Amino acid sequence: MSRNLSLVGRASEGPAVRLVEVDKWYGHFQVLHGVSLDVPRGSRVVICGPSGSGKSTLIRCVNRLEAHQRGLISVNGVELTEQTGRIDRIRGDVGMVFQHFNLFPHLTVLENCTLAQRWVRKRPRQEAEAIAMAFLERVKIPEKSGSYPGQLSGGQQQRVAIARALCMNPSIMLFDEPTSALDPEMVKEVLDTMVRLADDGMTMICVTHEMGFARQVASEVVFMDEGKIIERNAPDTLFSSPSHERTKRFLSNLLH
Ligand SMILES: Nc1ncnc2c1ncn2[C@@H]1O[C@H](COP(=O)(O)OP(=O)(O)OP(=O)(O)O)[C@@H](O)[C@H]1O
Repeated sequence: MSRNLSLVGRASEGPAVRLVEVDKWYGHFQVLHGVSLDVPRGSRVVICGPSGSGKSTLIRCVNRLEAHQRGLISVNGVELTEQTGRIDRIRGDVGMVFQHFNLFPHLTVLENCTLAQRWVRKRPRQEAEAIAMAFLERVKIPEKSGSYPGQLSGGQQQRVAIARALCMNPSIMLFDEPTSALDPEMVKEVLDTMVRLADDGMTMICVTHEMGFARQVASEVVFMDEGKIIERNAPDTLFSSPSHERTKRFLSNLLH
């Protein structure tokens, strides 16, 4: 595999992502309460929990789409602060895939996958296109490189969004409910792509309620409620014997 296509996290000391006692407010509303979490390099952490429990906010804080107000967040050993230079560096290290794909509708699939490479990574067009095609092949959709997002199914658009993120060579991938906007028949193709990424050793934090996926790839499942991490464990342990009553109720609705 060439250097540009490497998916394995870069070497540095400590966990890929660390949160220590993180608090976040939206105005007067406290959305995260003392959240602490270590995500080791190469691990796959699945975050689940009821609507409004702060799952999206937590991962949006990791790539600084949202700012936290108290506590510490570090990515690859670099603390997230107000200093823009550091934040740019972190954005480059962290890829994000959203529920609603967020592709540019007026650009082709190939252009969607080369835009940030050219403007942020300053790669020449030919190199950016070669990298984009390699990742479109990896997500099994190279034949759509000339299509516009509106001509693709939801599952295909989400696979393009994953390829687009990978083109930036992130060492960590964040997924925010990547399958929840998809028709059921398209969920599998996206989950299969994510399973392959996990098999390649990518560090992943996934907000999802796809418990089959969690069981298959997660190193740890984290259960959140009301802005707190209520409990966390290996998927089989958490699913078979949740220790908290709220986790029990949530999982029994989800798994049955
Ligand atoms: N930009 C914002 N301004 C104010 N409040 C917000 C904002 N974003 C989220 N919230 C509130 O913060 C809380 C947590 O939202 P968040 O989206 O992180 O939860 P979630 O667990 O991801 O929910 P869901 O599963 O429904 O996506 C909710 O009460 C939400 O209404």
